[in-house]
Amino acid sequence: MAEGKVLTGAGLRGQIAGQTALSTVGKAGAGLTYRGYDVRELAKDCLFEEVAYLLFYGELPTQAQLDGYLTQLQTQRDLPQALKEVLERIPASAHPMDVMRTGCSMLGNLEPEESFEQQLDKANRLMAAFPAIMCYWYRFSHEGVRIDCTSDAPDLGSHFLTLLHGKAPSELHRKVMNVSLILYAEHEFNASTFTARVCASTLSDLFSCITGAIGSLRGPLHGGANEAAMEMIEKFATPEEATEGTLAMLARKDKIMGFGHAIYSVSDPRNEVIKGWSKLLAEEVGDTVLFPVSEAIDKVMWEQKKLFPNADFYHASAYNFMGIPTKLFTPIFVCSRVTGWASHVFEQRSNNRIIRPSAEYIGVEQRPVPPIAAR
Ligand SMILES: CC(=O)SCCNC(=O)CCNC(=O)[C@H](O)C(C)(C)COP(=O)(O)OP(=O)(O)OC[C@H]1O[C@@H](n2cnc3c(N)ncnc32)[C@H](O)[C@@H]1OP(=O)(O)O
Ligand SMILES: O=C([O-])CC(=O)C(=O)O
Repeated sequence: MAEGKVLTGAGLRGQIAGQTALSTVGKAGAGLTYRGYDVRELAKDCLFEEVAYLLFYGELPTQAQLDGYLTQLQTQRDLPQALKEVLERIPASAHPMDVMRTGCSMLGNLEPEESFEQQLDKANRLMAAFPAIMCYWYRFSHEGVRIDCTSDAPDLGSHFLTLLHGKAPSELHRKVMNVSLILYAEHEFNASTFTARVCASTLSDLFSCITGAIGSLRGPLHGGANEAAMEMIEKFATPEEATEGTLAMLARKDKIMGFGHAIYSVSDPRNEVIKGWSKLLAEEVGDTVLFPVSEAIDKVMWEQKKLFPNADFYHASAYNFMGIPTKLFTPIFVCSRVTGWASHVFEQRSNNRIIRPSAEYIGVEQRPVPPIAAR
Protein backbone atom coordinates (compact mmCIF):
# COMPACT_ATOMS: atom_id res chain seq x y z
CA MET A 1 0.00 0.00 0.00
CA ALA A 2 1.34 3.45 -0.82
CA GLU A 3 2.33 5.38 2.26
CA GLY A 4 2.19 9.10 2.96
CA LYS A 5 5.49 10.98 2.63
CA VAL A 6 6.67 13.79 4.89
CA LEU A 7 5.92 16.69 2.60
CA THR A 8 7.53 20.08 3.10
CA GLY A 9 9.76 22.56 1.29
CA ALA A 10 9.91 24.15 -2.13
CA GLY A 11 7.55 23.36 -5.00
CA LEU A 12 4.50 23.98 -2.76
CA ARG A 13 5.14 20.48 -1.38
CA GLY A 14 2.69 19.52 1.33
CA GLN A 15 0.54 22.65 1.02
CA ILE A 16 -3.18 22.17 0.56
CA ALA A 17 -3.99 24.16 -2.58
CA GLY A 18 -7.68 23.25 -2.82
CA GLN A 19 -10.15 20.41 -2.40
CA THR A 20 -11.02 17.49 -4.63
CA ALA A 21 -13.47 14.60 -4.58
CA LEU A 22 -11.86 13.00 -7.62
CA SER A 23 -8.93 10.97 -6.32
CA THR A 24 -6.63 10.14 -3.42
CA VAL A 25 -2.88 9.97 -4.04
CA GLY A 26 -0.66 8.35 -1.42
CA LYS A 27 -3.30 8.52 1.29
CA ALA A 28 -2.26 6.02 3.98
CA GLY A 29 -4.30 2.85 3.57
CA ALA A 30 -5.94 4.05 0.36
CA GLY A 31 -3.12 4.42 -2.21
CA LEU A 32 -4.69 5.65 -5.41
CA THR A 33 -8.45 5.76 -5.72
CA TYR A 34 -10.71 7.39 -8.30
CA ARG A 35 -13.94 8.55 -6.62
CA GLY A 36 -13.33 5.92 -3.93
CA TYR A 37 -12.47 2.98 -6.21
CA ASP A 38 -8.98 1.42 -6.04
CA VAL A 39 -7.24 2.05 -9.36
CA ARG A 40 -5.99 -1.56 -9.42
CA GLU A 41 -9.54 -2.85 -9.24
CA LEU A 42 -10.67 -0.47 -11.97
CA ALA A 43 -7.72 -1.51 -14.16
CA LYS A 44 -8.58 -5.17 -13.67
CA ASP A 45 -12.23 -5.10 -14.58
CA CYS A 46 -13.26 -1.89 -16.34
CA LEU A 47 -13.13 -0.29 -19.74
CA PHE A 48 -11.33 3.08 -19.85
CA GLU A 49 -14.62 4.66 -20.91
CA GLU A 50 -16.25 3.47 -17.66
CA VAL A 51 -13.51 5.31 -15.77
CA ALA A 52 -13.94 8.43 -17.93
CA TYR A 53 -17.68 8.28 -17.19
CA LEU A 54 -16.97 7.87 -13.47
CA LEU A 55 -14.74 10.93 -13.44
CA PHE A 56 -17.00 13.10 -15.62
CA TYR A 57 -20.43 12.11 -14.30
CA GLY A 58 -19.65 11.02 -10.71
CA GLU A 59 -20.60 7.31 -10.79
CA LEU A 60 -19.73 4.21 -12.81
CA PRO A 61 -22.18 3.73 -15.70
CA THR A 62 -24.79 1.00 -15.94
CA GLN A 63 -24.47 -1.28 -18.98
CA ALA A 64 -27.08 0.80 -20.84
CA GLN A 65 -25.31 4.05 -19.98
CA LEU A 66 -21.96 2.60 -21.06
CA ASP A 67 -23.38 1.37 -24.38
CA GLY A 68 -24.81 4.82 -25.07
CA TYR A 69 -21.56 6.51 -24.04
CA LEU A 70 -19.43 4.29 -26.29
CA THR A 71 -21.69 5.02 -29.24
CA GLN A 72 -21.62 8.75 -28.54
CA LEU A 73 -17.80 8.81 -28.37
CA GLN A 74 -17.52 6.78 -31.59
CA THR A 75 -19.47 9.47 -33.45
CA GLN A 76 -17.16 12.20 -32.11
CA ARG A 77 -13.84 10.76 -33.36
CA ASP A 78 -13.44 12.44 -36.75
CA LEU A 79 -11.57 15.73 -37.17
CA PRO A 80 -12.78 18.85 -38.99
CA GLN A 81 -11.04 19.38 -42.36
CA ALA A 82 -9.48 22.66 -41.14
CA LEU A 83 -7.79 20.82 -38.27
CA LYS A 84 -6.47 18.16 -40.64
CA GLU A 85 -5.00 20.93 -42.79
CA VAL A 86 -3.25 22.46 -39.78
CA LEU A 87 -1.87 19.05 -38.77
CA GLU A 88 -0.55 18.51 -42.31
CA ARG A 89 1.51 21.70 -42.00
CA ILE A 90 3.32 20.58 -38.84
CA PRO A 91 6.72 19.10 -39.74
CA ALA A 92 7.73 15.51 -38.97
CA SER A 93 10.49 16.93 -36.77
CA ALA A 94 7.95 18.50 -34.38
CA HIS A 95 7.54 17.06 -30.91
CA PRO A 96 4.21 15.18 -30.83
CA MET A 97 3.31 16.92 -27.57
CA ASP A 98 3.50 20.21 -29.46
CA VAL A 99 1.20 18.63 -32.04
CA MET A 100 -1.28 17.68 -29.30
CA ARG A 101 -1.11 21.21 -27.87
CA THR A 102 -1.74 22.77 -31.28
CA GLY A 103 -4.45 20.23 -32.13
CA CYS A 104 -6.28 20.96 -28.89
CA SER A 105 -5.98 24.69 -29.36
CA MET A 106 -7.13 24.55 -33.00
CA LEU A 107 -10.16 22.46 -32.10
CA GLY A 108 -10.96 25.16 -29.54
CA ASN A 109 -10.99 27.69 -32.38
CA LEU A 110 -13.22 25.59 -34.59
CA GLU A 111 -15.60 24.26 -31.94
CA PRO A 112 -15.24 26.71 -29.01
CA GLU A 113 -16.77 26.23 -25.60
CA GLU A 114 -19.28 29.05 -25.71
CA SER A 115 -20.71 28.47 -22.24
CA PHE A 116 -19.87 26.26 -19.28
CA GLU A 117 -23.09 24.35 -19.96
CA GLN A 118 -21.21 22.77 -22.87
CA GLN A 119 -18.30 21.59 -20.71
CA LEU A 120 -19.16 17.89 -20.70
CA ASP A 121 -19.83 17.81 -24.45
CA LYS A 122 -16.53 19.57 -25.13
CA ALA A 123 -14.58 17.25 -22.80
CA ASN A 124 -16.04 14.16 -24.47
CA ARG A 125 -15.35 15.61 -27.91
CA LEU A 126 -11.70 16.32 -27.02
CA MET A 127 -11.22 12.86 -25.56
CA ALA A 128 -12.71 11.21 -28.65
CA ALA A 129 -10.62 13.37 -31.01
CA PHE A 130 -7.17 13.12 -29.40
CA PRO A 131 -6.17 9.71 -30.89
CA ALA A 132 -6.93 11.04 -34.37
CA ILE A 133 -5.05 14.31 -33.74
CA MET A 134 -1.96 12.30 -32.82
CA CYS A 135 -2.23 9.62 -35.50
CA TYR A 136 -3.36 11.84 -38.38
CA TRP A 137 -0.29 14.03 -37.93
CA TYR A 138 2.06 11.09 -37.28
CA ARG A 139 1.02 8.99 -40.27
CA PHE A 140 0.83 11.99 -42.63
CA SER A 141 4.22 13.45 -41.62
CA HIS A 142 6.08 10.15 -41.29
CA GLU A 143 4.41 7.94 -43.90
CA GLY A 144 2.71 10.40 -46.26
CA VAL A 145 -0.67 8.74 -45.57
CA ARG A 146 -3.95 10.62 -45.01
CA ILE A 147 -5.69 8.23 -42.64
CA ASP A 148 -9.39 7.79 -42.04
CA CYS A 149 -9.83 9.25 -38.55
CA THR A 150 -12.78 7.01 -37.76
CA SER A 151 -12.69 3.30 -36.98
CA ASP A 152 -15.01 0.50 -35.91
CA ALA A 153 -12.97 -0.06 -32.76
CA PRO A 154 -15.40 -0.11 -29.82
CA ASP A 155 -13.10 1.59 -27.30
CA LEU A 156 -10.58 4.42 -27.31
CA GLY A 157 -7.50 2.26 -26.71
CA SER A 158 -8.12 -0.03 -29.66
CA HIS A 159 -9.22 2.95 -31.78
CA PHE A 160 -5.81 4.55 -31.17
CA LEU A 161 -3.91 1.34 -32.02
CA THR A 162 -6.04 0.86 -35.14
CA LEU A 163 -5.29 4.39 -36.41
CA LEU A 164 -1.59 4.02 -35.62
CA HIS A 165 -1.02 0.59 -37.14
CA GLY A 166 -3.75 0.59 -39.80
CA LYS A 167 -5.23 -2.63 -38.42
CA ALA A 168 -7.17 -3.80 -35.39
CA PRO A 169 -4.99 -4.70 -32.37
CA SER A 170 -4.67 -8.17 -30.86
CA GLU A 171 -6.77 -8.91 -27.77
CA LEU A 172 -3.67 -8.61 -25.55
CA HIS A 173 -2.70 -5.21 -26.98
CA ARG A 174 -6.27 -3.94 -26.68
CA LYS A 175 -6.32 -5.01 -23.04
CA VAL A 176 -2.94 -3.44 -22.19
CA MET A 177 -3.80 -0.13 -23.84
CA ASN A 178 -7.08 -0.07 -21.94
CA VAL A 179 -5.29 -0.70 -18.63
CA SER A 180 -2.70 1.97 -19.43
CA LEU A 181 -5.37 4.58 -20.15
CA ILE A 182 -7.04 3.78 -16.81
CA LEU A 183 -3.77 4.04 -14.88
CA TYR A 184 -2.94 7.43 -16.35
CA ALA A 185 -6.45 8.94 -16.09
CA GLU A 186 -6.32 10.94 -12.87
CA HIS A 187 -3.82 11.90 -10.17
CA GLU A 188 -5.03 14.76 -7.95
CA PHE A 189 -2.97 17.99 -7.95
CA ASN A 190 -0.04 16.93 -10.14
CA ALA A 191 1.68 19.71 -12.11
CA SER A 192 -0.39 19.47 -15.29
CA THR A 193 -3.71 19.19 -13.47
CA PHE A 194 -2.79 22.12 -11.27
CA THR A 195 -2.02 24.07 -14.46
CA ALA A 196 -5.51 23.26 -15.73
CA ARG A 197 -7.08 24.35 -12.45
CA VAL A 198 -5.18 27.64 -12.32
CA CYS A 199 -6.39 28.38 -15.85
CA ALA A 200 -9.95 27.33 -14.96
CA SER A 201 -9.89 29.61 -11.91
CA THR A 202 -9.74 32.65 -14.20
CA LEU A 203 -13.01 31.37 -15.75
CA SER A 204 -11.19 30.59 -19.00
CA ASP A 205 -12.52 28.02 -21.50
CA LEU A 206 -11.88 24.27 -21.37
CA PHE A 207 -9.61 24.21 -24.45
CA SER A 208 -7.28 26.79 -22.86
CA CYS A 209 -7.14 24.77 -19.63
CA ILE A 210 -6.28 21.54 -21.48
CA THR A 211 -3.79 23.24 -23.83
CA GLY A 212 -1.91 24.61 -20.81
CA ALA A 213 -2.00 21.22 -19.09
CA ILE A 214 -0.47 19.54 -22.16
CA GLY A 215 2.42 22.00 -21.96
CA SER A 216 3.04 21.06 -18.31
CA LEU A 217 2.78 17.33 -18.97
CA ARG A 218 5.38 17.53 -21.72
CA GLY A 219 8.37 18.01 -19.37
CA PRO A 220 10.59 15.02 -18.45
CA LEU A 221 9.99 15.49 -14.73
CA HIS A 222 6.28 14.75 -15.36
CA GLY A 223 4.66 12.91 -18.30
CA GLY A 224 7.71 13.17 -20.54
CA ALA A 225 9.46 10.67 -18.23
CA ASN A 226 8.03 7.65 -20.10
CA GLU A 227 9.86 8.70 -23.28
CA ALA A 228 13.02 9.64 -21.38
CA ALA A 229 12.94 6.25 -19.60
CA MET A 230 12.71 4.45 -22.95
CA GLU A 231 15.69 6.36 -24.33
CA MET A 232 17.72 5.35 -21.28
CA ILE A 233 16.65 1.67 -21.30
CA GLU A 234 17.51 1.35 -25.00
CA LYS A 235 21.10 2.38 -24.36
CA PHE A 236 21.82 -0.90 -22.55
CA ALA A 237 22.25 -4.23 -24.32
CA THR A 238 22.39 -6.44 -21.20
CA PRO A 239 21.29 -6.31 -17.55
CA GLU A 240 24.98 -6.15 -16.54
CA GLU A 241 25.53 -3.07 -18.71
CA ALA A 242 22.35 -1.55 -17.25
CA THR A 243 23.57 -2.13 -13.69
CA GLU A 244 26.92 -0.53 -14.41
CA GLY A 245 25.40 2.32 -16.41
CA THR A 246 22.84 3.14 -13.72
CA LEU A 247 25.50 3.15 -11.02
CA ALA A 248 27.57 5.52 -13.16
CA MET A 249 24.59 7.83 -13.69
CA LEU A 250 23.89 7.88 -9.98
CA ALA A 251 27.56 8.66 -9.28
CA ARG A 252 27.20 11.63 -11.66
CA LYS A 253 24.03 12.64 -9.79
CA ASP A 254 21.93 12.24 -12.94
CA LYS A 255 18.16 11.94 -12.55
CA ILE A 256 17.00 8.45 -13.54
CA MET A 257 13.78 8.95 -15.45
CA GLY A 258 10.78 6.89 -14.38
CA PHE A 259 11.87 6.69 -10.72
CA GLY A 260 10.77 8.53 -7.62
CA HIS A 261 7.65 10.51 -6.95
CA ALA A 262 6.64 13.81 -5.40
CA ILE A 263 4.03 12.16 -3.13
CA TYR A 264 4.52 8.38 -2.91
CA SER A 265 7.36 7.23 -0.67
CA VAL A 266 7.65 3.45 -1.05
CA SER A 267 5.83 2.56 -4.26
CA ASP A 268 3.53 3.87 -6.96
CA PRO A 269 0.48 1.58 -6.98
CA ARG A 270 0.22 1.88 -10.77
CA ASN A 271 3.67 0.36 -11.24
CA GLU A 272 2.85 -3.21 -10.19
CA VAL A 273 -0.03 -3.25 -12.68
CA ILE A 274 1.81 -1.99 -15.74
CA LYS A 275 4.93 -4.00 -14.84
CA GLY A 276 2.84 -7.18 -14.87
CA TRP A 277 1.47 -6.38 -18.31
CA SER A 278 4.89 -5.40 -19.62
CA LYS A 279 6.22 -8.80 -18.50
CA LEU A 280 3.42 -10.56 -20.38
CA LEU A 281 4.12 -8.53 -23.52
CA ALA A 282 7.83 -9.32 -23.19
CA GLU A 283 6.98 -13.03 -23.17
CA GLU A 284 4.69 -12.58 -26.16
CA VAL A 285 7.41 -10.96 -28.30
CA GLY A 286 10.20 -13.20 -26.92
CA ASP A 287 12.08 -10.22 -25.48
CA THR A 288 15.37 -11.03 -23.76
CA VAL A 289 16.71 -7.48 -23.45
CA LEU A 290 14.29 -4.64 -22.64
CA PHE A 291 12.47 -6.23 -19.73
CA PRO A 292 15.58 -7.72 -18.03
CA VAL A 293 17.40 -4.39 -18.53
CA SER A 294 14.43 -2.55 -16.96
CA GLU A 295 14.47 -4.91 -13.99
CA ALA A 296 18.22 -4.42 -13.55
CA ILE A 297 17.80 -0.62 -13.41
CA ASP A 298 14.88 -1.08 -11.01
CA LYS A 299 17.06 -3.24 -8.70
CA VAL A 300 19.95 -0.74 -8.63
CA MET A 301 17.62 2.16 -7.91
CA TRP A 302 16.07 0.39 -4.95
CA GLU A 303 19.37 -0.90 -3.56
CA GLN A 304 21.24 2.37 -3.96
CA LYS A 305 18.60 5.04 -3.42
CA LYS A 306 15.46 3.32 -2.12
CA LEU A 307 13.77 4.84 -5.17
CA PHE A 308 11.01 2.87 -6.89
CA PRO A 309 9.61 2.91 -10.43
CA ASN A 310 6.73 5.31 -10.92
CA ALA A 311 3.85 4.84 -13.40
CA ASP A 312 6.08 5.84 -16.29
CA PHE A 313 8.96 3.36 -16.07
CA TYR A 314 7.42 0.05 -17.18
CA HIS A 315 5.05 1.90 -19.49
CA ALA A 316 8.15 2.47 -21.64
CA SER A 317 8.81 -1.21 -22.35
CA ALA A 318 5.08 -2.03 -22.52
CA TYR A 319 4.46 0.56 -25.23
CA ASN A 320 7.62 -0.48 -27.08
CA PHE A 321 6.46 -4.12 -27.16
CA MET A 322 3.21 -2.96 -28.78
CA GLY A 323 5.15 -1.28 -31.60
CA ILE A 324 4.40 2.27 -30.47
CA PRO A 325 7.07 4.81 -31.48
CA THR A 326 8.76 6.34 -28.41
CA LYS A 327 7.82 9.89 -29.41
CA LEU A 328 4.12 9.00 -29.07
CA PHE A 329 4.37 7.77 -25.46
CA THR A 330 3.56 11.08 -23.76
CA PRO A 331 0.75 11.96 -26.20
CA ILE A 332 -0.99 8.71 -25.14
CA PHE A 333 -0.85 10.06 -21.58
CA VAL A 334 -2.75 13.13 -22.89
CA CYS A 335 -5.47 10.88 -24.39
CA SER A 336 -6.04 9.47 -20.92
CA ARG A 337 -5.34 12.40 -18.58
CA VAL A 338 -7.74 14.68 -20.45
CA THR A 339 -10.40 12.94 -18.32
CA GLY A 340 -8.70 13.97 -15.06
CA TRP A 341 -7.87 17.46 -16.29
CA ALA A 342 -11.40 18.17 -17.48
CA SER A 343 -12.92 16.77 -14.27
CA HIS A 344 -10.71 19.10 -12.24
CA VAL A 345 -11.78 22.03 -14.43
CA PHE A 346 -15.43 21.17 -13.70
CA GLU A 347 -14.66 20.87 -9.97
CA GLN A 348 -12.79 24.18 -9.92
CA ARG A 349 -15.64 25.92 -11.72
CA SER A 350 -18.21 24.52 -9.31
CA ASN A 351 -16.58 26.23 -6.32
CA ASN A 352 -14.27 28.84 -7.75
CA ARG A 353 -12.00 31.48 -6.37
CA ILE A 354 -9.18 32.73 -8.59
CA ILE A 355 -5.94 30.90 -7.69
CA ARG A 356 -3.45 33.57 -6.82
CA PRO A 357 -0.80 32.65 -4.25
CA SER A 358 1.65 35.10 -2.72
CA ALA A 359 5.40 35.36 -3.30
CA GLU A 360 8.07 35.99 -0.71
CA TYR A 361 10.02 38.96 -2.04
CA ILE A 362 13.81 38.38 -1.94
CA GLY A 363 14.94 41.21 -4.27
CA VAL A 364 16.70 44.52 -3.55
CA GLU A 365 15.12 47.15 -1.31
CA GLN A 366 13.14 49.94 -2.92
CA ARG A 367 15.44 52.46 -4.69
CA PRO A 368 15.15 55.54 -6.92
CA VAL A 369 15.31 55.14 -10.74
CA PRO A 370 18.62 56.73 -11.83
CA PRO A 371 18.66 58.89 -14.97
CA ILE A 372 19.89 56.87 -17.99
CA ALA A 373 23.20 58.79 -18.21
CA ALA A 374 23.98 57.86 -14.60
CA ARG A 375 23.54 54.02 -14.98
C1 LIG B 1 3.42 10.41 -14.17
C2 LIG B 1 4.47 11.20 -13.46
O1 LIG B 1 4.56 12.38 -13.69
S1 LIG B 1 5.43 10.41 -12.31
C3 LIG B 1 6.94 11.36 -12.24
C4 LIG B 1 7.71 11.22 -13.51
N1 LIG B 1 9.01 11.86 -13.45
C5 LIG B 1 10.16 11.16 -13.40
O2 LIG B 1 10.21 9.95 -13.43
C6 LIG B 1 11.42 11.98 -13.38
C7 LIG B 1 12.43 11.45 -12.38
N2 LIG B 1 11.98 11.71 -11.04
C8 LIG B 1 12.16 12.92 -10.45
O3 LIG B 1 12.75 13.85 -11.03
C9 LIG B 1 11.60 13.16 -9.07
O4 LIG B 1 11.53 11.94 -8.36
C10 LIG B 1 10.19 13.80 -9.11
C11 LIG B 1 10.19 15.06 -9.98
C12 LIG B 1 9.17 12.84 -9.67
C13 LIG B 1 9.79 14.16 -7.69
O5 LIG B 1 10.67 15.15 -7.25
P1 LIG B 1 10.81 15.47 -5.69
O6 LIG B 1 9.48 15.51 -5.05
O7 LIG B 1 11.65 16.71 -5.60
O8 LIG B 1 11.62 14.19 -5.19
P2 LIG B 1 12.12 13.82 -3.71
O9 LIG B 1 11.86 14.94 -2.77
O10 LIG B 1 11.55 12.48 -3.39
O11 LIG B 1 13.68 13.66 -3.92
C14 LIG B 1 14.49 13.15 -2.87
C15 LIG B 1 15.90 12.96 -3.33
O12 LIG B 1 15.95 11.89 -4.27
C16 LIG B 1 16.51 12.34 -5.49
N3 LIG B 1 15.78 11.74 -6.58
C17 LIG B 1 14.44 11.76 -6.72
N4 LIG B 1 14.12 11.14 -7.86
C18 LIG B 1 15.28 10.74 -8.43
C19 LIG B 1 15.57 10.06 -9.62
N5 LIG B 1 14.62 9.68 -10.44
N6 LIG B 1 16.85 9.81 -9.90
C20 LIG B 1 17.84 10.19 -9.07
N7 LIG B 1 17.60 10.84 -7.91
C21 LIG B 1 16.34 11.12 -7.60
C22 LIG B 1 16.32 13.84 -5.49
O13 LIG B 1 17.26 14.49 -6.31
C23 LIG B 1 16.49 14.17 -4.03
O14 LIG B 1 17.87 14.20 -3.74
P3 LIG B 1 18.51 15.37 -2.85
O15 LIG B 1 17.79 15.29 -1.55
O16 LIG B 1 19.93 15.03 -2.84
O17 LIG B 1 18.18 16.63 -3.61
O1 LIG C 1 1.20 13.17 -9.17
C1 LIG C 1 2.26 13.56 -9.71
O2 LIG C 1 2.98 14.45 -9.23
C2 LIG C 1 2.71 12.96 -10.98
C3 LIG C 1 1.98 11.72 -11.37
O3 LIG C 1 2.29 10.64 -10.93
C4 LIG C 1 0.84 11.85 -12.28
O4 LIG C 1 0.45 12.96 -12.64
O5 LIG C 1 0.28 10.81 -12.67
